Formats: sequence, structure tokens, C-alpha cells
Amino acid sequence: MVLHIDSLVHRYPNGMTALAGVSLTVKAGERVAVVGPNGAGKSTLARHLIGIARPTSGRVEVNGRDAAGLGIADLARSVGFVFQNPDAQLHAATVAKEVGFGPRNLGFPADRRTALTEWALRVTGLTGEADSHPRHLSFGGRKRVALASVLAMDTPIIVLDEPTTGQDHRSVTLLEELLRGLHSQGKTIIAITHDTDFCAENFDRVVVLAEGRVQWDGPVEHWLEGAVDPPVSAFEQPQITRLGQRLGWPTPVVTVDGFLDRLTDHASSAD
Ligand SMILES: Nc1ncnc2c1ncn2[C@@H]1O[C@H](COP(=O)(O)OP(=O)(O)OP(=O)(O)O)[C@@H](O)[C@H]1O
Repeated sequence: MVLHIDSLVHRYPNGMTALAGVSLTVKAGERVAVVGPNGAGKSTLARHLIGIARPTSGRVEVNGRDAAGLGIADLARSVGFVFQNPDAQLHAATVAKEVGFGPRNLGFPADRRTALTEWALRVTGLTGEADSHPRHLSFGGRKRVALASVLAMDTPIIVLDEPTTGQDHRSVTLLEELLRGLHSQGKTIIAITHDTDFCAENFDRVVVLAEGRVQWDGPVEHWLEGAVDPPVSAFEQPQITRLGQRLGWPTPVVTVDGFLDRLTDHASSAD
């Protein structure tokens, strides 16, 4: 287990209870999408994972250690967080310096730092932009810089807040490939997202937060197939599911692979 959250309550100074007793365990290597309506408490929960929020009550454990007892710098070795708004985390004069900042700050030796920085630039498609000023890139480009700067820290847990927002199709495809690679390396991936297509293709488990509580927690297919209260129709169905419905298929498909399997079944039953 890499994350264990027990009865977490977060109350802001204005009295707003953003988390009203969240309990959640995430195992190493899991891919978890956290979904829920605006104001459900998703970002507040993420802030606890990187130690920039402290529990009003309850406990957050990262790798068996109480997050409240670890400093932000210590937690940064375990949990990388990609903010929804990249401008919240970019401050260096070049893309390469931005991406190299994290591994330098963590005290990695020079050869590891260089290798991680070059790898993070490459897998995010930014090698050609290494000398550019991050602020001169598009919003999608700045999001990739923010992602690369987290990847370069080589944390076992990566948390992404709305990673597909403002990204074009090519960037989302690149991100999906990258997430598959990180998953095969055994990293734990948690994303806050409103994007059902992205959930369907890249995550195994969905946690639905509502009004500061875990309302549902289970396999992504069950969530997408509607075994959820409220049903997934509260979110947009994946495009592939809508296409299956247009074709009149009686049971839903939720992934591209599922769709292709169903097509093959149809073709062989027509033979
Ligand atoms: N700094 C703050 N002070 C007071 N209340 C806050 C603060 N930040 C968030 N809240 C409130 O806490 C609740 C949970 O907010 P949070 O941003 O965690 O939700 P969310 O699920 O991430 O929402 P969204 O999808 O809109 O980003 C909301 O009612 C929000 O208005």
C-alpha cells in the first residue's frame, strides 16, 4: 500500500467543510481516477497528498508514514503533483532549467539529474523547446512542461489534476502513451479528471467524491456501465460508448479495445 487515508476531514478557516471523512487506500502500481462534481473536494484531497494542506482530523499516510509528520520536501520524494494550471508551478527562464529544477532540488547526482531531465523532455515532446522560455509556449505546451518537471523527480506516485484540460488530441495521445509507460514501470498514478474517455482508456479504478465523501469506489468498467449512484450519465459517456449506442448494441462498450472485440464478435457471428 502506498497511500492510506483514514477519516480525513478538512475544514477551511471560513468554516467550509471540503472533506467530511474520506477513507481510501491505494496500492502500489494502481491507476486511480478521482471524479466528482465541482466543489466535491477533489483538489483539497490532492493538496493533502503533497502536504500543502493539513488534516482538521484524520490521517494521511504515504508509504506508511504520516504525511503530517513529513515536510513538503520529504513528501516531494514520494508524490509528484501536476497542477491543473501549469502557471502555478513554472518559474524558471528556460524549459530545461524548469525540468531540471526538481531533480537538482532533491539532491540527485549530476548524471542522474541529466538523464532524468533529458528523458522527461523527450517523453513529453519538449526536447526541441529545451531553451525556450516556458511562458512563450502555448497553454498545452506549458502543461507539458509542468508534467515533465514532475516526471524528472522520478517519484513513485504521480498525481495529476485535470491533465487533459486544454490539451489537443496529439498531446492527449502522447500523455496516454506516457501514462502506459509509467504504469509498466510500476508507478502509482492518480488523476483528478472530468474526462470520461480519458478514464475509460487509462485507469483501472474510479473513486467518486461528492460533498467531501467517497460516494463510490470500484472498477472503471462498473462505473462506466452505470453501476453507480448517481449513474455515469451525470458525466459525459465515453465517445466509444455513444457510438455503440448509435449502432444499437444492447450492452455498453466502454473502451476502444472493447469496441473492437465487439466488432469482431459481430463479424464472426455474421459469417
Ligand atoms: N481556500 C479555500 N477556502 C474556503 N473554501 C474553499 C477553499 N478552497 C476550496 N474551498 C471550498 O471547498 C470545497 C471543495 O473544493 P475543491 O476545490 O477541493 O473541490 P473540487 O472537487 O476540486 O472542485 P473543482 O472540480 O471545481 O475543482 C468547495 O466548496 C470550495 O468552494
